[in-house]
Amino acid sequence: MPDPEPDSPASPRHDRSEHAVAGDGDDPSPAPDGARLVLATHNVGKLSELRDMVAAAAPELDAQAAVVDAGSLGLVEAVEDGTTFEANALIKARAAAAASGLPAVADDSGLAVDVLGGAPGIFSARWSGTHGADRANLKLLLAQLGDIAPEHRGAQFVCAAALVTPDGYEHVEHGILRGTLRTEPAGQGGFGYDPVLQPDGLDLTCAELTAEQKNAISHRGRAVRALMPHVLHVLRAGKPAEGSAPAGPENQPW
Ligand SMILES: O=P(O)(O)OP(=O)(O)OP(=O)(O)OC[C@H]1O[C@@H](n2cnc3c(O)ncnc32)[C@H](O)[C@@H]1O
Ligand SMILES: [Mg+2]
Repeated sequence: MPDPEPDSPASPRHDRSEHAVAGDGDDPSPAPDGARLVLATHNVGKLSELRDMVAAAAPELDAQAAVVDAGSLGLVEAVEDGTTFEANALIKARAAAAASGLPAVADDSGLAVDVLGGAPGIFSARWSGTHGADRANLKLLLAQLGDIAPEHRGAQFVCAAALVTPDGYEHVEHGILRGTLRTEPAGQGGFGYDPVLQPDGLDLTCAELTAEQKNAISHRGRAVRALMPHVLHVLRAGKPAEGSAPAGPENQPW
């Protein structure tokens, strides 16, 4: 792969120019008929993975009509001023649930590098200074680790996945994917730091895996699969049962 170039500001992955700042008083767009769940992300790479995960966990749900995303509803991007993945996931899910009136699932995630003490961590999306500049973020990270030997290049993807309903039910699950950082990017799939993280036990980077292979082992896959019973319970019951843990998959009509 050639030396990565900084992302264009007009990159479709993160076109933030269209979005107002959360809390600026804009009225939210009403959710379309049939919408049941909001995926509260503006990252198209994440969105694609989340859609696949929801569809796999709930094949009977008409995901096309029932699952909408924050961008398509015109929801503003929440200010991610939490200091943990969990806090930021909750901030995003709460904002989307309040603005749409629907249950919302958000993910906050990032790359935690051992030798950097867990950085970029919650700053992963803006490590180079520009939010969502994936290639610039990757290039900076590789330069910072230029002198680090292979045995010290351990790292992990981390994900907190949050479900928030408009009436205040909240649940968070976590997932990690451990691996080693390559010195050069490899692969065209995925997004973000995928071209440099080689999961433990594999000879490929995450960007060289199919979407299905990545989802099966990824931090996001693990967190979202753990969250899905809670999501399904909320969708089926209309709201979570008071004082009881969400039920596992049940044979109920949508
Ligand atoms: O907040 P939203 O709108 O969901 O989109 P975002 O891209 O800003 O998402 P985060 O705030 O959670 O930041 C996550 C960053 O961590 C990196 N990242 C997270 N998951 C990743 C994955 O599966 N593969 C590669 N990089 C990932 C990537 O740089 C992301 O931009
Ligand atoms: Mg973000």
